[in-house]
Amino acid sequence: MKVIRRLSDVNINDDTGVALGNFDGVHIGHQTLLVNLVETCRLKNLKSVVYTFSNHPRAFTSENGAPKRIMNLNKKISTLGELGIDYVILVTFDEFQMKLKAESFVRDILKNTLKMKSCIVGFNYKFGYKAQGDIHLLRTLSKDYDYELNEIDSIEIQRQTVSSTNIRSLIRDGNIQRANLFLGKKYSINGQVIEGKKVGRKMGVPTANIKLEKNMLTPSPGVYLTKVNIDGRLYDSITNVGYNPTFSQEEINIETHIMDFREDIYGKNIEVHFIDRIREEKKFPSVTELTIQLKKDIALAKNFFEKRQFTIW
Ligand SMILES: Cc1cc2nc3c(=O)[nH]c(=O)nc-3n(C[C@H](O)[C@H](O)[C@H](O)COP(=O)(O)O)c2cc1C
Ligand SMILES: Nc1ncnc2c1ncn2[C@@H]1O[C@H](COP(=O)(O)OP(=O)(O)OP(=O)(O)O)[C@@H](O)[C@H]1O
Repeated sequence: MKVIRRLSDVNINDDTGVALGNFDGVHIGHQTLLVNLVETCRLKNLKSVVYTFSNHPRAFTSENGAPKRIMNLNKKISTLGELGIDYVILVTFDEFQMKLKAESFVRDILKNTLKMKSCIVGFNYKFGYKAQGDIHLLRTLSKDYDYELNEIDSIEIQRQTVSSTNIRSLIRDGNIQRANLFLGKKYSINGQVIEGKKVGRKMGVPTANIKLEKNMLTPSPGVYLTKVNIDGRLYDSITNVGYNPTFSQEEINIETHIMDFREDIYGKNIEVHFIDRIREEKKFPSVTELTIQLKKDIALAKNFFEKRQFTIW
C-alpha cells in the first residue's frame, strides 16, 4: 500500500475506486465499506484508494476542536494496509480543503486527480465547504463525471449505529466490551515504555508505564484485563488507567502489569489491547492495602485468562 501525503504527489496511472471519510478506529462500519471497496476494485480492475486526513477536520470546523483519536495515525495506516487498500491519500485538512466547494472536490480531486470510476461512501457522509456535499449530491454528479456510486447502508449493532463518535463515548465510559463489539477488534493503545515512580516493583507488582501520544483518547480510569503485544508476542496483563490516587499523581497514567514477566522493556513500543474493565481506581489508606488489592486483581485476572482464550480480533 502506498501512502500519499500531498495531492501534488498523486501519480496513479489506473482508474480508481475511492472511499471517503475519516476512518478513526476503522470500526465495523468502516470495515464493511472498505471490504466492499476492495472487492469492487478487484472486479472492475480499479486501484482502491482511501481519501482521508492526517488531522481531524473538526480541528478547523468546530469550536470544540478535534475529538481525541481512538487510533493513532500509524495504526490507522497499517490497518488500512491489512484490508488490502492500494493507496491512502493522507492530506492535511487545512484552509484550502475546508473552503473547497463540494462540486469542486468531486471534479478537481476525485475525477481529475484520482481518476475515480467508483465512489464508495456511507449513508451519512458529508463533505465540501460547510458540509454541503452528501450522498444525494454524489448521486446527482455521478452522471456528469462518469462514476458509479456505491452507497453503504447504516451498519448497526443492537439497534445503535456504529460510529467513531459512539465508540469514543463507550471508551470514555469504560464500556470496553461494547466498544470492542463496535470496533470489530480489541480497542488498543500503543506507546513507548517509560520510567514511572518505580514504586510498583517495591510492591512486588512491576508495571510498564506507557507514554501517551498527544491527542489520544484514554479510557475511563479503572483497572482493565488486557493483552499486551511486545515484539509480536501476546502476553496476559492487567492495566491501570488513572491518577494513582493513593500517591496523588496529577497526570493520567497508563501502566500494565504483565503476568510472570521480568524483562527490561524500557524504550520499547508496546500495544495494550483492552478486554474488559474490572473495577474503579480507588484511593487506599496505605500502600499495604493497595498491594493487597493488586494481588487480588492479579489472581482474578489469571483465573480469567486460564479459562478463556483471547484473540485481538
Ligand atoms: C492492576 C493495577 C491496579 C491498580 N489500582 C490502583 C488503585 O486502585 N489505586 C491507586 O492509587 N493505584 C492503583 N494502581 C497503581 C499503583 O499505584 C501503581 O502501580 C504504583 O503507583 C506504581 O507506579 P510506578 O509504575 O510509577 O512505580 C494500580 C496498578 C495496577 C497494575
Ligand atoms: N455505521 C456505518 N455504516 C455504514 N457506513 C458507515 C458507518 N459509519 C461510517 N460509515 C461510512 O464510512 C466512511 C468513513 O466514516 P467516518 O469516519 O467519516 O464516519 P463515522 O465513523 O460516522 O465518524 P464520526 O462519528 O466522527 O462522524 C464514510 O463514508 C461513512 O459514511
